[in-house]
Amino acid sequence: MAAGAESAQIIAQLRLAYPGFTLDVDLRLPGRGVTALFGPSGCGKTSCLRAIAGLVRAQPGRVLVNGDIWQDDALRIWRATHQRGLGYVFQEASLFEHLSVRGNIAYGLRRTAPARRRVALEQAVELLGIGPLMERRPQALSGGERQRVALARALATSPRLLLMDEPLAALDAPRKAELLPYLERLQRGLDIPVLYVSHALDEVARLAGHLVLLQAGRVLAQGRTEELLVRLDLPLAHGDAAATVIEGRVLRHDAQDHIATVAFAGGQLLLVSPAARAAGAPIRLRVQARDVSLALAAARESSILNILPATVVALAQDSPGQHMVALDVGPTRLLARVTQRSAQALALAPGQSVFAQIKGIAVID
Ligand SMILES: Nc1ncnc2c1ncn2[C@@H]1O[C@H](COP(=O)(O)OP(=O)(O)OP(=O)(O)O)[C@@H](O)[C@H]1O
Repeated sequence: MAAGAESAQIIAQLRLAYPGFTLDVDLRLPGRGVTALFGPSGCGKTSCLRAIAGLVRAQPGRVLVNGDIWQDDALRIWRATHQRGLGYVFQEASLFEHLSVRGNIAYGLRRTAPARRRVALEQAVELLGIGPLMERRPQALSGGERQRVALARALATSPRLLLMDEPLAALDAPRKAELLPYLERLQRGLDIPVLYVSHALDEVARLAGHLVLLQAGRVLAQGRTEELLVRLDLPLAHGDAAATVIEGRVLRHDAQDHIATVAFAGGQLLLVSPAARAAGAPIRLRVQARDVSLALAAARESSILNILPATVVALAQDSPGQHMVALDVGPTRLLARVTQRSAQALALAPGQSVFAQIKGIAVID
């Protein structure tokens, strides 16, 4: 591959051998946006981050971040962690307890030479909404607030790459919900690539444009999140959490009954939206497979707002008694989970025309 193409990518060719476990991956990731490393416990997600950070040495290994060589055994290049210009945020925020929030963030800033600073203190504080917390000590912060401060401190070092290892895992559901919008803002507001380790599919679908699926130290698949989520040959498209992400634009918002009409590549969707939405605004939606049912004729009198003509692409066994069906709604792939009995009663088969009845749609952002 040409050096030019490699200069806008994150490349991590890593081999690590522990007793009973070998990590062997060749990652080619976009040089911007959020990439999630996803997979079951023990599949090697944290080991990848640690090898990219230089906390452990992959042998052999090659790590390139947007043209910077962090490790290249063939060229005998090895940069120590502190020379890599990376930010690392863990499950539990490790803040300096004797310093105020301001002191913690200023510490990150001081570690960065002025010429290399790409993130101003004010910008990190603003993006993470921690202005009101600046004079507090870490002991006086909630778990979610601590994580926001840890993130701001990492950002203040203007990293070339931000590594996040399950940053939401130690938080309860309300705190998680509180922090997620900040992570989304970071993704949009800063040009720092992020590698994000998670085993929560809903988080990944929400935050990551790109996805690496790991299994037992190997890459099972890597690619655009939307595409991987709907591949029936991958575990992501099975089980309760299976879902489709749809990108669209708001066409109009009906203030009377709080319904937004969204145009997407396969047609239009209606969704309840208490907040007014500006026409033309981009919107990302998540449709869970369990919220999509199928019919051979369009129900005329139904409480379901979204009934779309679709074509069955493929079927696969899901859990016992359940089938996962991949559908095309125009160029948009959708998943529907139906019982095996229904699949047989409707004689579902690839190529068949059906109507997808969508019972629930969540707005991602
Ligand atoms: N320093 C080490 N020495 C020996 N084995 C290790 C070491 N670090 C990790 N391992 C093993 O490597 C495997 C992968 O661990 P890793 O922490 O990368 O997985 P993970 O996908 O991040 O898991 P989790 O989601 O549970 O955090 C595990 O079997 C683990 O026990």
